[in-house]
Amino acid sequence: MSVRFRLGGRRAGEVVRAVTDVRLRLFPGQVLALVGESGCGKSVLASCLLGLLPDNAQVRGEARVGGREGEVELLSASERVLSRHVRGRRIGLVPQSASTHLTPVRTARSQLVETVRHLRGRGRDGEVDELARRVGLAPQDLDHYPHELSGGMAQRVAVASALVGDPPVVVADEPTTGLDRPLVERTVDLLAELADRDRGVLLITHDLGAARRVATHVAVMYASRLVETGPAAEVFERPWHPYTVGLLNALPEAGFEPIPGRPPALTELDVLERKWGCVFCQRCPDVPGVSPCDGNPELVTHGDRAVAAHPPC
Ligand SMILES: Nc1ncnc2c1ncn2[C@@H]1O[C@H](COP(=O)(O)OP(=O)(O)OP(=O)(O)O)[C@@H](O)[C@H]1O
Ligand code: NI
Repeated sequence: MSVRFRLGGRRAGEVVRAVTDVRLRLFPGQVLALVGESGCGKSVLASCLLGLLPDNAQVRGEARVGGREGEVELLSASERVLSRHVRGRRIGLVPQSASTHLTPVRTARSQLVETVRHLRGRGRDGEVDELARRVGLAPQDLDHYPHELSGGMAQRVAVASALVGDPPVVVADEPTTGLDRPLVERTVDLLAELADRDRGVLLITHDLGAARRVATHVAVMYASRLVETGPAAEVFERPWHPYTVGLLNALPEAGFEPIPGRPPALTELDVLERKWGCVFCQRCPDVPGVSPCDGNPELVTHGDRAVAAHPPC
């Protein structure tokens, strides 16, 4: 799929290329970690799947979600289909900055109870308390209003809310922001448990440590495109793309070595691609064991892995 935004006001005429030719597959039992620097298009991709993009978005491509009741093509689905059959039922979303998605004037409990009612009719007694415990909240935490919850607590309410309908796919957009390490681990372990029960999890995260802990597969995104995908163990062990190498070197245990420079503006990608092919080129370090850039921004498949611009050695 591809997503572009038309800008307005003083920037009228400019186009943001937020997602370009992204091709992904997520199977039951997988935790697919989507990683990449801030602003590369991860959340836009997630919102696009659920039909939650604003009006200035132009979407191209297709996204199919399977299930017992047949397949739904998400990008052409009507709002009615998305709200009745997709959101919460086929795909549970843990939105980024979860606290802004809660209604300020109602307690977390009443919002969860309503989600249960909406998705499943009456629900069982004590079900909401059970959900709270699963995500590491005390049942009485649910009796607070959103402004009384910390960011991390609101985040966990959002995770609980995404679990209500027991959807076959869960998209979790930065579900661990604002949590300390034990809660990060608890949250991602909960996502891994869903995968163990044959759900598919798309985990969007900056936290490569968390991704490493639970991901079965990884997709690395740079400037709106995927640059590398494959089984997590292999990609983390022997990355092929210098950007993946850079992200891994920026981990604390690898010495906090950040990638020099900044990603290009998403309004200029077409110009840069025409000029260079690969838009990572200007930041590309010489990495031993990584092939030189061939300038082709498209992913090329090699077995169950794929890489752009830098074919495996
Ligand atoms: N409605 C919009 N109009 C114009 N540009 C937008 C719109 N929504 C998002 N963008 C742009 O799309 C790009 C991708 O944003 P996105 O939120 O997907 O990044 P991200 O990878 O999720 O970053 P982060 O890790 O910080 O959450 C950004 O450059 C953002 O400014
Ligand atoms: Ni985001």
